[in-house]
Amino acid sequence: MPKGIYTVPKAFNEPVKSYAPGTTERELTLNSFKEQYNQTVDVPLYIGGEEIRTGNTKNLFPPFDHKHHLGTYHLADKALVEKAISTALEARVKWSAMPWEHRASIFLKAAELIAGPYRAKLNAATMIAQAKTLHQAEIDAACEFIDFLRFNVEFMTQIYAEQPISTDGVWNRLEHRPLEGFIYAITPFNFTAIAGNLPASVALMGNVVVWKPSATQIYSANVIVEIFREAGLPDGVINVIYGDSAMITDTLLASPDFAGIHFTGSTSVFNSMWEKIGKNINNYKTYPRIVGETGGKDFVIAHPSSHAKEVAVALTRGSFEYQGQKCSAASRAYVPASLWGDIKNYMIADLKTIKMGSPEDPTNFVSSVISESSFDKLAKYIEQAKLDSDAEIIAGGNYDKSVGYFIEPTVIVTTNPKYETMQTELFGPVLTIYVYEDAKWSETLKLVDETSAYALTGAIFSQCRYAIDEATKALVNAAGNFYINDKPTGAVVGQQPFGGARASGTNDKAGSILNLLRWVSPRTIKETFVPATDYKYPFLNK
Ligand SMILES: NC(=O)c1ccc[n+]([C@@H]2O[C@H](COP(=O)([O-])OP(=O)(O)OC[C@H]3O[C@@H](n4cnc5c(N)ncnc54)[C@H](O)[C@@H]3O)[C@@H](O)[C@H]2O)c1
Ligand SMILES: N[C@@H](CCC=O)C(=O)O
Repeated sequence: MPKGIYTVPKAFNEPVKSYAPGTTERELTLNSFKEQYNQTVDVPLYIGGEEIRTGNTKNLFPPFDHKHHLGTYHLADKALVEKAISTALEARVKWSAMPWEHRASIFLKAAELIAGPYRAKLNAATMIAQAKTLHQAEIDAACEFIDFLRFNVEFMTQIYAEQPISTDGVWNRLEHRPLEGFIYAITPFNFTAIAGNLPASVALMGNVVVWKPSATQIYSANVIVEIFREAGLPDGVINVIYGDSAMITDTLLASPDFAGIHFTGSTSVFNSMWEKIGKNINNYKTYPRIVGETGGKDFVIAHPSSHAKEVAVALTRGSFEYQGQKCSAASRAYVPASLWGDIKNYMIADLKTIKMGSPEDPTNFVSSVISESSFDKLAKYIEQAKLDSDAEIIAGGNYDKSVGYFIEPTVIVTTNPKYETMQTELFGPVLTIYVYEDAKWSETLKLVDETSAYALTGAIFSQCRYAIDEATKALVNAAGNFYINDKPTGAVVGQQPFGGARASGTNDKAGSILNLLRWVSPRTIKETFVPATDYKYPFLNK
């Protein structure tokens, strides 16, 4: 039994290491890359304390070198998905009753393991599985993941501290219970931090989880599992399954004990799951929490007063870091005619210096996209742009999948502000730019707001305060993360809570108190110290 009202360690953002030549972190990570690259893994399902190898396997390979064999992973059938549910529910009995400080300790320990002994391994696994460069792996798999774990603990205690007032011989209390049932965490390929945070945040709040990572992130997900186990997470709290997404989802959503979904991924997949949940609604014991952070068509708009160099650098970094595969990546831009010449020249000059290749070579700024299907889709849009009279490719436009799924950072300029690639999420290194007449600034803001169904991130560049104010108001619903004079990527946990609305998700802001509130069900307890002994109101006796 707890014997204190504990204060947790103050959360702080994990400093980003430099990885400059000669640094220890660079040497450790590149050594770990080599070591892992030259071994093979055989990734099991984790259900309870069991590592299950079904023999029904698929191969793992790095997307930048798809002929290289990294090992295999095992696929669950329906019976194993059902076993994951029953195992989670069994674990729930003890886990939901575990004092919060022990749950906090487990995830704080996981944060320290990632910050220290597992940093190089997790970063290198992320470089291998998801084709991230050293810097991109560090800001994701190490720093953002550590931040999620540390800040979640602090936010949890803020939730628990939130209590109602008590008066007149009464003590009112609010108990933040875990949800009754299990939570389905379903995670995307592009951030190791998101993959780890989605199951961890709900488990921290006392819930049990069935987690299905993306097939293209399994290699680094397996290191996350290793870390959670090393941190002392009890068996059955987070059960990990791989296999046919539709079958797994249908099986989990059909369970009467399904209590919520913690999803990050594309809008279409989220919508299909929401429909299924709706159809099953009468079967559930409790109304499930539906939390999903989804796609984006993120914008940069430059005002004529902005500095061309700053806009150009924000576009290059915002659009092409991690091959444009951040949900926050700038993929449509609106630049004034008066600045276009300079912005174009700066961008083309910078793009000429960008090197593409294996993430093992630290001089490469970009690597491959995640998969053949993504490559083929992007190549199709690029080819279409080459044919369309209202589009022109001014940089990049080449691609090659003979070794890895490499697509050059590509810039399309269009004369049609509603051109297909101004509206549709491509999720790759393709930026489309529309050049507007300077006098049409206000009309262009309206275009930005109306062109896409999404509302995730957006940025305005301007030296004019009136223009900043006008854009902030005109685009109030166009982005859940709005940047002034900065690129639209790179949100930091605890600093810029992340998430968008419209078709970009439920905007529950991952890594914030708002998100954690979705994973508890409050119970109000009123205790009366001296109960009434007479049914009559006092005046009835007068
Ligand atoms: N808003 C955010 O915070 C955020 C963050 C990261 C990624 N994203 C979005 O995620 C997408 C890219 O990630 P992705 O390619 O991994 O997304 P995805 O939707 O293809 O996959 C996400 C998860 O859903 C699973 N899945 C795929 N098809 C399914 C189906 N039919 N039924 C059930 N599950 C299915 C995948 O296996 C994976 O685990 C982009 O749209 C991006 O914008 C959003
Ligand atoms: N939070 C990240 C994006 C996560 C989605 O892919 C950013 O702000 O760049």
